[in-house]
Amino acid sequence: MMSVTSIARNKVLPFLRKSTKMQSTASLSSLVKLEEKQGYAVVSMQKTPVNSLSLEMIQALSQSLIELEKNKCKGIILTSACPGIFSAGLDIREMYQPTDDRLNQFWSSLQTLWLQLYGSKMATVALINGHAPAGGCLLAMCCDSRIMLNGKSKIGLNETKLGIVAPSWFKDTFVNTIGVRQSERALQLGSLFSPEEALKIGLVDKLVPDMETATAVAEAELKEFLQIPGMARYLSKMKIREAAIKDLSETREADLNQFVNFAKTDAVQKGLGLYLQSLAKKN
Ligand SMILES: CC/C=C\C/C=C\CCC/C=C/CC(=O)SCCNC(=O)CCNC(=O)[C@H](O)C(C)(C)COP(=O)(O)OP(=O)(O)OC[C@H]1O[C@@H](n2cnc3c(N)ncnc32)[C@H](O)[C@@H]1OP(=O)(O)O
Repeated sequence: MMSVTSIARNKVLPFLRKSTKMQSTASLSSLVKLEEKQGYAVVSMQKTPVNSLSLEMIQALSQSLIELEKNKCKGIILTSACPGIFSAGLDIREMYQPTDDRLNQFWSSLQTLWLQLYGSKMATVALINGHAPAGGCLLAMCCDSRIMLNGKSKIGLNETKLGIVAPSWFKDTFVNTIGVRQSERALQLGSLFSPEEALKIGLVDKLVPDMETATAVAEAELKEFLQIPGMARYLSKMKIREAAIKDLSETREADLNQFVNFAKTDAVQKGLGLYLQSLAKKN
């Protein structure tokens, strides 16, 4: 098996682990690109046009983290290869008129990805090079540090604008990042923040003016984290995150049932249908 450190610089890593529920190697590797750098990896989401988090995309990200951790990778920069978009969040089509089996797999895979990334032993930096609504914001918040490209992009948990509710573990991640009061307000309003606003409330840590600077700043940020003794850094991170992680780990089944039942209600289905129409009308 190839290791992250043994492959040629910038070469795309294949996905090697097999699982009955997982998608094929070829389809997964087309969604996420892994590039080896010196002592860390760049994980680029490349599901055009907007990196929506479909079941396959979520599994591809999960698989990437499994491979990287197995290969003793110490840190990652999570970013996007789609111009202007970090991730549009959960693929709304997964929740609209779904089959029960697919909806179950979808949510369960998302729970797994969150547990992996939020609790990762690796140092993780999100390079948010575009819009990051809802699930896109969640992915970024799972990282240890967030660098955002300044400009017109927006970031936040906008679920209520779609008539849906961010689950408890989204809320916990938000509260751990920006605090209770800001979260309470922003969750209700479904606020999407400009990069300047996001910096002000601590949703992102640094702004960069262009991609060239962004890459350099993200690398420097990751190196700062990696200079700290790994176990001390990881256990300190867990002091903040372990309660939320324990909570979801112990209530996965109930959370899944709650999601499935909620998603299938007429009101939610109607709202999602209208939202999809409004996205399609734009074009
Ligand atoms: C009690 C509670 C218990 C349980 C909870 C239960 C359930 C709730 C939990 C659900 C949690 C959800 C979290 C989410 O992530 S929901 C998704 C939220 N995402 C959004 O609102 C983003 C929507 N998209 C946009 O705003 C724009 O697309 C964006 C700004 C990202 C990019 O704009 P741009 O102009 O560049 O592109 P568009 O032309 O809009 O889009 C291009 C095509 O992509 C399609 N698209 C966009 N976003 C999504 C998406 N999230 N899912 C699926 N498809 C998406 C869009 O329709 C266009 O398609 P085509 O028209 O080209 O076919």
